[in-house]
Amino acid sequence: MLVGARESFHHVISLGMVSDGCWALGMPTLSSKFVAHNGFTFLVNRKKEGRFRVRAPKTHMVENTFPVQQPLQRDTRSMKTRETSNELEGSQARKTPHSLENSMDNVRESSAWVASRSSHVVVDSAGIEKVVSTIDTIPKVEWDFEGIHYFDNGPLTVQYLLVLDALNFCFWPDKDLNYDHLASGLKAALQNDKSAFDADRLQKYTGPQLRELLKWPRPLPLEDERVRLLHEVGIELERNFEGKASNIVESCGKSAVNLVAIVARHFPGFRDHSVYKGHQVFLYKRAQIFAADLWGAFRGQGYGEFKDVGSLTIMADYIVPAVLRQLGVLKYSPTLATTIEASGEIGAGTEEEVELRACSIHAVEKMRELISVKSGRQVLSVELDLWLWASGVQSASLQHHRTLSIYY
Ligand SMILES: Nc1nc2c(c(CN[C@H]3C=C[C@H](O)[C@@H]3O)cn2[C@@H]2O[C@H](COP(=O)(O)O)[C@@H](O)[C@H]2O)c(=O)[nH]1
Repeated sequence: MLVGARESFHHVISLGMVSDGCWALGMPTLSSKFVAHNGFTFLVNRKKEGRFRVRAPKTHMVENTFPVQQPLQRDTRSMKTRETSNELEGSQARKTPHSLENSMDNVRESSAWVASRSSHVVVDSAGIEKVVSTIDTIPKVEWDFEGIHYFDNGPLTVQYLLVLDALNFCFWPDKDLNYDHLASGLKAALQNDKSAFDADRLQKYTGPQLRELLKWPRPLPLEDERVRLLHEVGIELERNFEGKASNIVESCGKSAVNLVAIVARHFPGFRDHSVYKGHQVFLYKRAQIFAADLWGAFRGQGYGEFKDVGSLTIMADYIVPAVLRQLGVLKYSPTLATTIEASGEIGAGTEEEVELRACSIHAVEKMRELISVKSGRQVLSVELDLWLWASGVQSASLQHHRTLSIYY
């Protein structure tokens, strides 16, 4: 049973009872407990007189939002209890390359771990063989093939992409809404008013104002969450990055791996983790897509130059698993297939949901390996991702899984 809470995955502020030999920091006490109040989850530890407000999206199980990494790093800073996610402030935070863990190794390893134990979703090696042998060359899809993104080759584009990817999740509950509305709506808003995404403005948007910005006539899906995440971006940009998303990128040393880790460290809303069979699984869809979008938009130059872009995995959303299934790369259990085909909802953090996402990541890593073995060509997962995603959104018959989630 897991009852841990972490404000930052580098800084454990409190941790509860953990099984399977997971290391616990500060003794888990029987007096620690989660209390739901007002849509937030509080970890209350009477013995330490700590009362930590934990931001938990209303739509997520606590375990899904505050997983525990195994093994936890002992870090003296983690002994401090803080309400906020960051230890370092201002330029100190930016200049510090930190001992950032390899966020992408975590994604690959934990996805493989899930795939080796999954029961609802299976990665089919024969299906991978077939796809790799039938597709001569993976079609190269142009980033912004839709022509919907803002681009001015400068820092404002970085600001735009961070805001875009902070909101890049869960469009399906409104059958008329999709990603294109978000990308083009934010683009038009920025063209109209260059200060629309200034850090102080981001902290103040309300739901109706966000709708108005996007010219969307009714409440957005998970609108409160979207507003909360916008505020979080504005607050943290102002506090640690002089209000500029471009400073985040400048602090990552041209490493996409570092960028993902920095974004996840500073912005809790990007911390896309889950717990599966007692094991922490890292997916980082929106943090990774921020890096991939920079790389695509700036064509690997300037703010988009990452020496390790090959470390990124695919972005585990709700389109790519469905495409992989159509291709015969993923197989679903009859129960899962029936739920998806009946448009039934799948809970965030359930085994089914984690398997869908982690098996997709693992399957594409396997495809990539096989392409390399068969043809000697090194294909990037971000390229495979864009190809799969673009073909998915153009397929009218695609049935995807439905999970209310802020992560994708
Ligand atoms: N794996 C992956 N997932 C992606 C994207 C993108 C857009 N990437 C842009 C970057 C350059 C291109 O030109 C694209 O425009 C959105 N999504 C996800 O899709 C879902 C929305 O679907 P629908 O409801 O049908 O609009 C939702 O989960 C959203 O988060 C991607 O690239 N890869």
